[in-house]
Amino acid sequence: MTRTTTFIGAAAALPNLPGWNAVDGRDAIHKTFLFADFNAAFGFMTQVALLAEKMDHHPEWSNVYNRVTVTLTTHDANGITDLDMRMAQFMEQAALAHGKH
Ligand SMILES: C[C@H](O)[C@H](O)[C@H]1CNC2=NC(N)=NC(=O)C2=N1
Repeated sequence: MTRTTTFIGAAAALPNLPGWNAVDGRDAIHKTFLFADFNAAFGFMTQVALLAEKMDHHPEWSNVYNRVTVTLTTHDANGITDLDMRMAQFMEQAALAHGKH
């Protein structure tokens, strides 16, 4: 699929994303979100999943009870693009709405 994205790169993106870190060995960003319990964590994931489908842009993530670990990158671009920035910012809002710790 062809789509218009703007390459940003992790180094340029991270100053605008508090709590996110660079990933070793690839142009990607990472964050661990902690919630009160599984319900809150899965509610967060559900909200993000709906956006991911709408954007056709999907996080690499995993969940253990109240913890959701996320890596974002744009596979088609081999690095961080505007799609990852939008996804990360949405995740921040969604995490607040689901009472992240
Ligand atoms: C065919 C499909 O549109 C692509 O594979 C999409 C799906 N979701 C995606 N998600 C992410 N994170 N990066 C991509 O390059 C990507 N590409």
